[in-house]
Amino acid sequence: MLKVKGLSFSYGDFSVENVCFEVKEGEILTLLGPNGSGKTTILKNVYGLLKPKKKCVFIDGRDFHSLSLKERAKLAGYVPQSHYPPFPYTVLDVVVMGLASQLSVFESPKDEHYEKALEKLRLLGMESFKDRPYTQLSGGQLQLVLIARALVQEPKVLLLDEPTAHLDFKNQVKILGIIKKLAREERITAILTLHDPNLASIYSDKIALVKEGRIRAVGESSEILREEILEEVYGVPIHILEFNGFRVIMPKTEVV
Ligand SMILES: Nc1ncnc2c1ncn2[C@@H]1O[C@H](COP(=O)(O)OP(=O)(O)OP(=O)(O)O)[C@@H](O)[C@H]1O
Repeated sequence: MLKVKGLSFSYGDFSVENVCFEVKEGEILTLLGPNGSGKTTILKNVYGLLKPKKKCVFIDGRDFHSLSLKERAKLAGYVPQSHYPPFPYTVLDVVVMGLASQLSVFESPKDEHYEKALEKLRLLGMESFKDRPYTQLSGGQLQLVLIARALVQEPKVLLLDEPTAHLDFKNQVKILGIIKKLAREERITAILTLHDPNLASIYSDKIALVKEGRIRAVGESSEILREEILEEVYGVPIHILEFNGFRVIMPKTEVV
């Protein structure tokens, strides 16, 4: 469904080299790796917020970056790490803004656009917040609204940059559960970045381990989450236990 073939990009000091991976419809792939390893840079290149050195992102065989803005917005939605608008728009208006690429310059959103936005807020359990100023939401609520804003165009692919950042455990589980549900029930393909290997183990179909701008390993979670690979990527000794078919990743520590 989505193929990344040889993605390379450079900021000057830091570069991402020859990133390759493939995600099928309805699958979740997680980019996992240390701080500064290049996860966000890869995600932004996939979406086209940064420009890779050559054509490298294909959705259903089509060169994604050569499509019009409108076509791209229909195919893929991007959820940034955080987003703070300068003006206290209502939650509903923020979600409707996700449809901007489908409206012409002077066109105002119509009832059907608001209805679509409400439907997405409902899906994420956020309908009762529709009239609240967006600036008065908690981190978890904000994340849900950003997901609704990306979903309003009904994209086939959702790219989420650290969707669990700043969230408590309950909200981390809630957000990842919703992403899993969208993948299973709506057949949305999701690529996300995470920091917690345990959450990645529970919620991902595939994992790409990123180190120093390169993919160190990519594949089914069970193949990738191995002690020797994680120790090499994170540089800390690691124990892996099996529990109910999942891998539980723990640091080996002499402190406790
Ligand atoms: N706009 C920029 N200009 C120059 N260098 C940048 C820019 N944005 C990020 N970098 C550098 O690129 C490298 C990779 O950053 P990136 O944000 O992709 O990493 P990450 O794996 O997502 O990190 P984290 O887990 O800490 O969010 C870092 O060394 C960072 O300093």
